[in-house]
Amino acid sequence: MDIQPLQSLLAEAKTSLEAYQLTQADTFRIEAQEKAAQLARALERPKDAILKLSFSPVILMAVMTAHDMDVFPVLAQATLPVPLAELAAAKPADPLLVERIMRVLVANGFVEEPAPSEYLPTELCKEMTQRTSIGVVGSLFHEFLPSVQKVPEYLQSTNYRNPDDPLFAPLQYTHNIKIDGFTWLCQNPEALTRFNSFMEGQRADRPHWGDWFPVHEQLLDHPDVTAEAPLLVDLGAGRGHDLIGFRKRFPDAPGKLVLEDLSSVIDEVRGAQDLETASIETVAHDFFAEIQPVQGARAYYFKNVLHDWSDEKATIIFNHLKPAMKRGFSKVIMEEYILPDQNARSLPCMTDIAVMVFCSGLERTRQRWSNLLTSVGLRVLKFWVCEGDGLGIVEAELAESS
Ligand SMILES: C[S@@+](CC[C@H](N)C(=O)[O-])C[C@H]1O[C@@H](n2cnc3c(N)ncnc32)[C@H](O)[C@@H]1O
Repeated sequence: MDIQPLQSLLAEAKTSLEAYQLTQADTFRIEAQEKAAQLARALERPKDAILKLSFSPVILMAVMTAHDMDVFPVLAQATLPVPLAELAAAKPADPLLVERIMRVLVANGFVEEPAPSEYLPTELCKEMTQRTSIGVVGSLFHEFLPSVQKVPEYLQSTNYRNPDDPLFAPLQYTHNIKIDGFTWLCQNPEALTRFNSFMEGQRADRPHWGDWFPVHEQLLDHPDVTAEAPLLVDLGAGRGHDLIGFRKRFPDAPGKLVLEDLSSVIDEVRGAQDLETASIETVAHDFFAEIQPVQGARAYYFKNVLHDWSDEKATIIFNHLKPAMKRGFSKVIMEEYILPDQNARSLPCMTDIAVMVFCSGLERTRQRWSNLLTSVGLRVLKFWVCEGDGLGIVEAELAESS
């Protein structure tokens, strides 16, 4: 193994780390992490890398099982090492089985083992006691993984056509169903709860758009923004976490905040979230079936929604939205990944495949966003990019001639 390139990667990681220490800018933390990952990859023998990759579903299974056996809440409290017998008693479960699962967790940084069969929590272990992270693991494991496994077979059956039909994505192929993924979730209350927690949690530690998008300049500072008028309508809002975050950051912003989603999601949200305190109204709205009921809002906000749908389906969503928009005033704000033309990072790429599996959706580059919006009579005002590795914002309005 040639050590010199490894030394260079190490030096680059160190430089990024020092820059992060100085500036606290997330970009440098990510850079340091990527260099460290490249270094770890370069140190690994290719055969071992392939072997570990092929075994990696086992890690997710072990985390899921440990959650089911209540290992994480018991351990997360501990300040002294917890013996195996105590962990096994939580369920109770067979101590030998728990020991085997714990080995996988220790080897993957979820737990420390300071003495044989005694365990201490790490940050990952504590994270696995959070409702939202439990939702991420649970939803991906139960609702996505079975269909991910079927993708090669599904694609073979379609002669490798890019999936664009939400009624025939790998999910439908796997479960032999004829309904779209969201309707399927609505018929499975446990899956819906897991999915909504997944949505709430998947980017919970990333900046809220209100922290980096110039909300005052782009939205609030306009004479037609008034207390009586709708300010922000969140379409496909899920649990409403983005609206609640908006209200926290702009408590005096005039105008109504409206949460829209399918009616069964609205019912689930009412049980899970305190929307009244944040003065958020709820409206059941199916954006494929009806014209947007809230007229003339300053902004119609979509987060992680349009990536669920092909251009053909997104066109229907926009055609149902446009009649409600006030020309020269209403904006469409889409918080989504804006894929770079080259060297996209791992998380956006995996999300791209996850939406393909679930609903034949796709993440889009700037060019694809522009093509889509132009084709439906909208005009891109600006692509906004957040510092770090999170979502961007596509800001658009009605085009002159539409
Ligand atoms: C990927 S989730 C995004 C949720 C939320 N915006 C977020 O980022 O956390 C997509 C949302 O679109 C909603 N949705 C799906 N089909 C819909 C439809 N036909 N009309 C309205 N909402 C729909 C789903 O119920 C779900 O809450």
